[in-house]
Amino acid sequence: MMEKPVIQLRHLSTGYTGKHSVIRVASDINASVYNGELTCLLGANGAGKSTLLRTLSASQPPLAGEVWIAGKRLSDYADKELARLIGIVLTERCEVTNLSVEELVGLGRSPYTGFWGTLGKEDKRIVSEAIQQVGIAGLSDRMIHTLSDGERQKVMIAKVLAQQTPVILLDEPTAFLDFPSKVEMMRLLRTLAHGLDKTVFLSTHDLELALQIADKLWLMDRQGVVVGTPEDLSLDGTLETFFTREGIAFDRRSGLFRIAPEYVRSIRLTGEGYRYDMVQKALRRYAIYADREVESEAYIDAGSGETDLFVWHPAGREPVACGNIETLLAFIKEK
Ligand SMILES: Nc1ncnc2c1ncn2[C@@H]1O[C@H](COP(=O)(O)OP(=O)(O)OP(=O)(O)O)[C@@H](O)[C@H]1O
Repeated sequence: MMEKPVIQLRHLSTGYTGKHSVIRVASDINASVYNGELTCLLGANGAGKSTLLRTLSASQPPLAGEVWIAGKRLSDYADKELARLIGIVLTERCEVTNLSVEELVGLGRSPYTGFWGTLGKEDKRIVSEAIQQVGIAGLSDRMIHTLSDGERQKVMIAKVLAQQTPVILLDEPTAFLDFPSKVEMMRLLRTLAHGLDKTVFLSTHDLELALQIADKLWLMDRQGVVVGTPEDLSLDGTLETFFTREGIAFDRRSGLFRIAPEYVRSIRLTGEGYRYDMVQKALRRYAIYADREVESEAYIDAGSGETDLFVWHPAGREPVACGNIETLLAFIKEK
């Protein structure tokens, strides 16, 4: 069954109106975002991701066209209604000082309590749950201005969770996070979409993560937007053309990108499993193609589970046993 789109962009053009000119960033976008899905917006620096997110959250007006949310024009919503419909985390550094983490996340409840409203018992429970969910329970009493960038980012996301809106828009929510936190955050956002049927739309430069976790990708450039599942966009070649540059190669088997090697040498590699793969990976970094299919007199034995030695067999000389890949590399590069 096809879901109904929650957000619809109809002939949407985004950009900025200056005193004497109009700067058009994106033109005539027609696309939809669905509930129950995590949608990731990808595109180069300056492609217009933040501009689009600000337009979708009514923080800036479209240059032309319309945004429809939950069956109604965005421009027809009253501010109060919007605050219960859309939660947004933008990248602008928040300037609040003199607020604790708990108080700032508590502001997420303001659509329900009034801005200076006191939090009831249920509000407090929701706030503390949001703080738990982003993994910063230990920071509840800390003042915002004493936090690291990543910690502050988590607080802003907790605030939007506490707002409990059906639509959540986030501009680069993973930007300042360490790798495990990036993965955690993406998984949390996906859980909100899949488990609570929310509409989650975020921009990111974490391509590898987005390719693995997003239900839908939006690929944005000056030509417009292409939308699809990561796998469909792999199969039809869109991903490959969108991201492949000199030095970046698309691996069709995994549907992921890697640094493209330019091999200058090849060596036969024997052995098995994880050890074989790791030797192959290390040599790729030195532009050496190593594989069991290569026909060369010199060869490397990566061993198997039973041995913990890597043996380098140079052509016409005695073999050298190495305890780790670092030592092995030293011998091979020596040649
Ligand atoms: N206030 C503004 N007035 C005029 N032009 C702007 C304004 N803000 C951004 N732009 C321009 O609009 C274009 C899109 O910017 P935007 O911030 O949306 O890109 P982005 O895809 O989010 O980039 P990044 O990945 O670097 O964050 C850029 O060329 C930028 O210079």
